[in-house]
Amino acid sequence: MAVKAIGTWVGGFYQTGRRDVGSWSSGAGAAARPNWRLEVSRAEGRLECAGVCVKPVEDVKSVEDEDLSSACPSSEVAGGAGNGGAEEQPRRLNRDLPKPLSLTDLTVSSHGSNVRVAYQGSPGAFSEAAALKAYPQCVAVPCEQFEVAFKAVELWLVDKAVLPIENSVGGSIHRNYDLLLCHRLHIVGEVQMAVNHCLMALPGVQKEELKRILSHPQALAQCEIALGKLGVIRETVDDTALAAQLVASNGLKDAGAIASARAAEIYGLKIVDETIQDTSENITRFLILAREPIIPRTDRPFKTSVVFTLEEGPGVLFKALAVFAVRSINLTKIESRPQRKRPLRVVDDSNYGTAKYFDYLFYIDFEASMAEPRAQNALAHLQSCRVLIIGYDLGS
Ligand SMILES: O=C(O)C(=O)C[C@]1(C(=O)O)C=C[C@@H](O)C=C1
Repeated sequence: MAVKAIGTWVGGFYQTGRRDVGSWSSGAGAAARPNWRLEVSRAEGRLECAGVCVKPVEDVKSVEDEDLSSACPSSEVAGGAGNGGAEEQPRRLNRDLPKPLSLTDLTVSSHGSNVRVAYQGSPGAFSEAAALKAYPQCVAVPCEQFEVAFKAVELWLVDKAVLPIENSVGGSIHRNYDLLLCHRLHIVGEVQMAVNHCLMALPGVQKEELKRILSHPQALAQCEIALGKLGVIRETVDDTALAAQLVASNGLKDAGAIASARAAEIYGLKIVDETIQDTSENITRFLILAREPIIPRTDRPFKTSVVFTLEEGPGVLFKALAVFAVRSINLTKIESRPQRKRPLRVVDDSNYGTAKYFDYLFYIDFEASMAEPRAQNALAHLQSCRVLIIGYDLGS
């Protein structure tokens, strides 16, 4: 096969096998939400990641407030019971001592209690709902940008990240495709979620009074028809919940926000229209990312993700995809992105001299586990087409 490939990256992840679609609910995990978010700052071109705590200072008890005498009874300081003929007092040695860890403390339950999950956006964002759908008892940790969520996992600040990768109306979230290659995280699962957009405004403001609408670019793209009818100015912000927060905290009477019903509740806005997305079935697929890969199995449905490049030439992509087709492996997604490090390829063209072509990375999701010989053979076949494997993720 006249195929020359430059790189392949493989990720395997468990698939539920059913159409796993849910919508926002303020589940048990909502109570565990922290009142802080991860922020990123760019200092001298470096990306810094830090947990910023905004817990009220009144919660911090000063040492002077403590009753030190009760914390350290004089009888114990002076030698304890039986000292100096005083009447024996029951000793309270266990008081205030740290409780030893038990096996239960070490167990992270299957529904995700104790798990800290990063998502991009503010509390009330759809991504927070996706994190809670993936791990209902988790502590969902808001991050300002996708990069911060990636870094937070890498730096052990959180255990997992749940990030959007594509939407049934708006298409792929290219940034996350690119970031997957810049970070050493593994795809360990996915969650799909129905996204119902609400139009909200300050209480007392009517829909007709709105001159501009704030939201995440994906949300604006998913509500194109409704926005066209309203004839408003669109303003993009980092996430849908932030849009609601900005309208509320700045008292913007001429502005509305597109966000979740949960965001309206959190930020005290009134919903002026519901389900305003272009199609009622508006589904976003989120990837679950972790530091460790999952171990591929054959007893339940698995998906595997690969990324590779191909040499210029007729039919090269056709031949690469044939390695899956001949083994009846179903492809669920194909995405191409320009190669950032090598965006152009120069080739000889006898008629017109030197020609320049854009150079692409191809991302493919297929329905098979790397524990299955047909998947191993398909990738071996892809390599024989001079596709080079640069990463290999065999899930947990
Ligand atoms: O802004 C939010 O609420 C998000 O969670 C982000 C996001 C996205 O990036 O696609 C998630 C789901 C919806 O598709 C719209 C926006």
